[in-house]
Amino acid sequence: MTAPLPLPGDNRLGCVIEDLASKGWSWQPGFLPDALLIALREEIHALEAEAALAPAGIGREDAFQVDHSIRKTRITWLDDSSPAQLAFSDWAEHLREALNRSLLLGLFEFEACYAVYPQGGFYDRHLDSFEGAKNRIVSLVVYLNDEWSEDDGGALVVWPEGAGEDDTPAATLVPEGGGVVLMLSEAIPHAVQPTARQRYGIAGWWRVNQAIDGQVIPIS
Ligand SMILES: O=C(O)CCC(=O)C(=O)O
Ligand SMILES: [Fe+2]
Repeated sequence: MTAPLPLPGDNRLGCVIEDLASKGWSWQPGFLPDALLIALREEIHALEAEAALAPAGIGREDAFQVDHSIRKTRITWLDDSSPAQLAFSDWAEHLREALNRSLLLGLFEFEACYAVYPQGGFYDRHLDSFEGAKNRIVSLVVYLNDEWSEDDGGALVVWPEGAGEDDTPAATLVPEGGGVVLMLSEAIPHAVQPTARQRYGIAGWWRVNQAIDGQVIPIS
C-alpha cells in the first residue's frame, strides 16, 4: 500500500475508496446520516405495513423467477417518489461521484430496492453481477434495522475475491442500522444468513453506461 490509510471518522469516503481498491469491499458502520436512516426506516415500515412489497426474483429480468431455496426476501424498487427516497438518491450520488473520481470506475446509473427479509429469510451465496450482463459494477447495501445484535442472525457473510464456498470468509457483518457495505459486484461473493427477526435494508447497484457513441453494446 503506497498511500497512508485515512482515519475512520476523519475521512470515511477515503476509507471506502481505499478498501474497494485494496480488497474489493468495505464495511462502514454508522455511515448513513441519522436523519436519512430515520426517514428511510419510517418508509420501509410503512411499505411493509401496506404489504406493498412483492417477493424478490433471481436472475436477469427476462428470466425472472422466485426461488425460495436461494432467497427469501420481499423487495420494492426505489423510484424517487418520496422525500426520503430523493434524499437517499442525493446521498448515493455523492458516493458515485467520489468513487468515479478516485477509482475511475465510470459508474453511471443507480438502481436500488428496499429489501425486507422476514423471520427465517436469507440469501444464499452469490455475486451481484448477473451472468451474461456484466454491467453491475459496485453494490451498495444500507441497513435500516433498529437495535440489531449478533443473536438476531441475518449477518452478511463476505468472501474475498476468488474464494470458494468452503474458504474462510473475509468478514461476517452484523446489519446494524446505518451500516453501509460496498462491494465490487462481479468479484465479491456474499450471503445473508437466516435472520431471526424481520431485517430491513436497501440493496443498490451502480451500472456503467451500456451505450457508447449511441450504440448499445450487445450483451454477450
Ligand atoms: O442485505 C444484505 O446484507 C445483502 C443483500 C444482497 O446480497 C443482495 O440484495 O444482493
Ligand atoms: Fe447480493
